[in-house]
Amino acid sequence: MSESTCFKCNMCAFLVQENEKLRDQLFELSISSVLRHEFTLLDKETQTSTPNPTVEHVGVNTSNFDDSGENQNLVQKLDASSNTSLYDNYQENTNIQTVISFDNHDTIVSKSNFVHSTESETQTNCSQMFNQPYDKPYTLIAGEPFSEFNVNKLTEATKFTAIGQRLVKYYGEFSYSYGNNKHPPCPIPVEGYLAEIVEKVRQEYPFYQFNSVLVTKYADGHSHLPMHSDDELDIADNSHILTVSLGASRTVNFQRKMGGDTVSLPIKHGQVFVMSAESQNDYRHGIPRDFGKKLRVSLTFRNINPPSKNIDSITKDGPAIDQLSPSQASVAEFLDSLVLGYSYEKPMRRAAAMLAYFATCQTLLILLVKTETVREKQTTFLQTYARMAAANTGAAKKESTGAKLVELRVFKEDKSPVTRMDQWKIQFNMSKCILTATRQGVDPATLRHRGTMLTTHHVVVFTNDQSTGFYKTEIGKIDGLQAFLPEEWPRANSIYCTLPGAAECITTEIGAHFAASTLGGQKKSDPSIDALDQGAMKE
Ligand SMILES: O=C(O)CCC(=O)C(=O)O
Ligand SMILES: [Fe+2]
Repeated sequence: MSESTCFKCNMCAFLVQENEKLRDQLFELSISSVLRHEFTLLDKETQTSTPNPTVEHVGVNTSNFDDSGENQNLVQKLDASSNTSLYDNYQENTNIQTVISFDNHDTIVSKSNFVHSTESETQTNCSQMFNQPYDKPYTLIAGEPFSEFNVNKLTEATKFTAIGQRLVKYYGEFSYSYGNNKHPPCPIPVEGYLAEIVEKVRQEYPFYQFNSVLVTKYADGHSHLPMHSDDELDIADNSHILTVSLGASRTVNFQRKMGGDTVSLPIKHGQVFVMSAESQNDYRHGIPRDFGKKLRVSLTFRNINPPSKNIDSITKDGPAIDQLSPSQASVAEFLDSLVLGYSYEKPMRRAAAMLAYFATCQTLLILLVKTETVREKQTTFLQTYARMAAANTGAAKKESTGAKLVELRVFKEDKSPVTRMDQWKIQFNMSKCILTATRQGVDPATLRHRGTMLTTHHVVVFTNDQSTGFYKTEIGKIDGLQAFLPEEWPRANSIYCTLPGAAECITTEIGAHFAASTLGGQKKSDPSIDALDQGAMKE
């Protein structure tokens, strides 16, 4: 077997781009059927093509690539006669790549964008390929790569629904909601005109991950789209939103949420622009009215999260807390998957979600995010919490029900930047307030924050190996609470701090929420969350 070659090599690039369908199929294919497949290899340097190169073997590489693209260890050669699927024997999330060896040349046909991969890898790849820095509102792709498509032909074949001043049709593996609109899942067509466009997106941008396309019809210049951000929790973190524009040229306006000039992008027939999901935290975009304009259609491709991915794997009774372990990766991972969506990049959502958890779960879930994956948005956070505090005070005045308000202290009232640690302090402080109040005999049902009930009785803390003693100290300040850090707890990695004696109660409670799928389930439908977000949008 020859040395494994870099995925960037010409042959690999060719295989990835031109044999796209095959690449996808490789997941499903058994090893023997891979070997039966016909390949053509093209060496782009010499422009020589080799039809039906001998496939020497199919292998799976479980190693990581280093920066130079060289993989460090050897490919595991698989039994060519095997009828099992290539990845049957590998755990999900293992970094694996399919390797096919042709005539002394190992070609890696699957790379991070279509194999289970780390998020950051995909993010880097995609951003690099689109040349989309995180702090820029958009990237316009060169040329008019989709000019061959006809806007009339597409609209004729599409059944739209009116939303505001425009018409939309959503196709996607999972549902996608924004504002008051919920689009149920609808398979992306595999035949017909739209399918041709989708296929071209796959071919042009093989590294790009998407599982939905929203077709928006702007019948004329009256039809417009108000300024907004595609910052829904449904959209996968670190993903990209790719827009293909067909028909009349229009202007896309981008504006920084924190203020600043509007940047206008004139977008023409056949052109493509890309926005990172991350940029949605900083920017809004919209299509203003443009009288006299004729029909335009945009196709926005997104990577939409599956709904509560692991819900089925959670036992209905709820696992006993002391049965959780990292290797089981069940409950802890499930909670992670819920809460990671409210990373520091989505401060409003996160703040709102915290409140939603108080309200709906009666369980405060504190997720200690990996510090290297979050970026601080100090100013936004400051505003978020200031707004929450203001709302809190306002609610206290207006509240006519006689409900007693527990003060939610906001740190940094001197307007100095809020640090990540401060965020946790705020959270711990909130839980402390609630616990203290309930212990003093305050009826939990009367604890409110802006109309949201704060009936928290339990604290569950999930940590990861980035966690420090800080959390323990802070938890320790909450009377009657115990905390364990990874090194002190035989189960490492997944740590729970509970009110003494309350573990059972927590387990039951979490279990009930799992069973009813209500854990975090209210995060989008709670009007108070939308109100919080609206408040953020107006500034
Ligand atoms: O029509 C466009 O170019 C933009 C569409 C858009 O922003 C959206 O669907 O969220
Ligand atoms: Fe948008």
